[in-house]
Amino acid sequence: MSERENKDFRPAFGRKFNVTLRVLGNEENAGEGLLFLGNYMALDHSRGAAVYLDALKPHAILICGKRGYGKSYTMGCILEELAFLPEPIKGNLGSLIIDTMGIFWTMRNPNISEAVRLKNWELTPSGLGIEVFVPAGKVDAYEKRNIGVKPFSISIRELSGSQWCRTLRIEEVSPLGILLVRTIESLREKGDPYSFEDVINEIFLDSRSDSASKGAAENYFRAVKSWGLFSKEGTSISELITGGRTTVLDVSTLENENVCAAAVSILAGRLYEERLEARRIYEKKQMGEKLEDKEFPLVWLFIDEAHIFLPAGRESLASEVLINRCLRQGRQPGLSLVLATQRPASLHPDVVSQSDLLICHRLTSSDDILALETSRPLYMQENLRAYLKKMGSERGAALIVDDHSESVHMVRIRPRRSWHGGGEPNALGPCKEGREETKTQVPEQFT
Ligand SMILES: Nc1ncnc2c1ncn2[C@@H]1O[C@H](COP(=O)(O)OP(=O)(O)OP(=O)(O)O)[C@@H](O)[C@H]1O
Repeated sequence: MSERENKDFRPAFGRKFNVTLRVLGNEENAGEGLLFLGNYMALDHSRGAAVYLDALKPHAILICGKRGYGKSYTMGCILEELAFLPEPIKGNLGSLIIDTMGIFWTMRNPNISEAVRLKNWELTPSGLGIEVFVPAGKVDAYEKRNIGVKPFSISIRELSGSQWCRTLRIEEVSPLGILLVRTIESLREKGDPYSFEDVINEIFLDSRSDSASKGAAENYFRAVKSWGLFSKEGTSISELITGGRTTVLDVSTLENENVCAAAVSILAGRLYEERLEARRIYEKKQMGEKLEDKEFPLVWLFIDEAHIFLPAGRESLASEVLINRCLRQGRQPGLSLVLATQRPASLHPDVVSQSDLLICHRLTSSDDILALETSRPLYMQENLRAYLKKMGSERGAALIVDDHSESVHMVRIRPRRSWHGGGEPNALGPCKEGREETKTQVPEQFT
């Protein structure tokens, strides 16, 4: 954490300028590329100085907390701050959120429901110019609801025979599994893209399988086609990620968790490879080579409900890529990962130990607290339970453990500038201005 005079930056609150600038995540940050997270929260819950997160370097951030205490809200704040960064820093960064709940498209709209609170924080409601992608087969359903979206698909050839078996929960050594692996591997060997029709034709050309297996394989691939997620060519990664842009990939229509995990695995793997290549180009340019190649931006990949993709005690289709490439090696190519979960106990333990920043909202389950405490850094002077008790039950309050400065901070996350789509619906009907404020249970004197 770097501490400098805060004169030139956003006031912490109530126009106090004479406090120090706090940047979590990068000791050397001299005051550029700052994401405004909120304010320090003192033990009496009064407001302290502004807290910033560094956006110049890649980070692995874990956001956790029990249901309804601010995980997706905080994710949204970080996405907003990345989108509001000044050029040229913003142009070098591309954000992508894997939206499992279908709640982030609302960020296009300004958060007028919390306008009063925002004013108290000297902020204004503001929507973001986001792009929302949905599985290609579901575009019409969104358009009917007047939600502007773009089609997204993955090329069928991205998945190996064995990955198809795992996605479809088929035993690889069963007659059906053997047929699938043989079919897909034979198509992949040819090297060209192939369609669903090509897969089905290839299945029926197989001379070593019985007709029942062939019929079952055909049915499976017809079902896959109906998900609308796979196509012959697939969406190019540069269409999805561009410097200076926030992209939402809404996968909430995919009912099968394995399919979501397969999609995340392919995307994360491609992002990692693109960044490795961009890093090579960057190094060559640094060494004086004149290259025309456009650099792929530094990526911030956000994943909500991370326990689906990185479960504890078993491997999902995305575990290997997310842990070994993004979490362990993502720093070098410039791939940041922001993961959120309700259940740290259900999350792969490497996520806690490999994250350089932990943002912990209210947690009450012993299992979850224990899961975090097991990887508790030695510099925490008290146990996590004691810190969480001090933090209390305020929504949006968070404990931030920063591995860079080896410090722990109690923070009140700032209100959202863009519309938050993840709150609970209210039986009284759609939100009117002011209701959100009462729901957050923030004592009046601190709003
Ligand atoms: N920083 C904050 N300031 C004010 N209110 C907040 C803040 N964070 C969260 N809230 C309130 O809490 C509600 C729930 O937050 P959020 O939707 O982020 O929950 P969540 O932890 O993601 O829950 P779930 O696990 O069910 O998805 C929000 O709708 C908002 O009203």
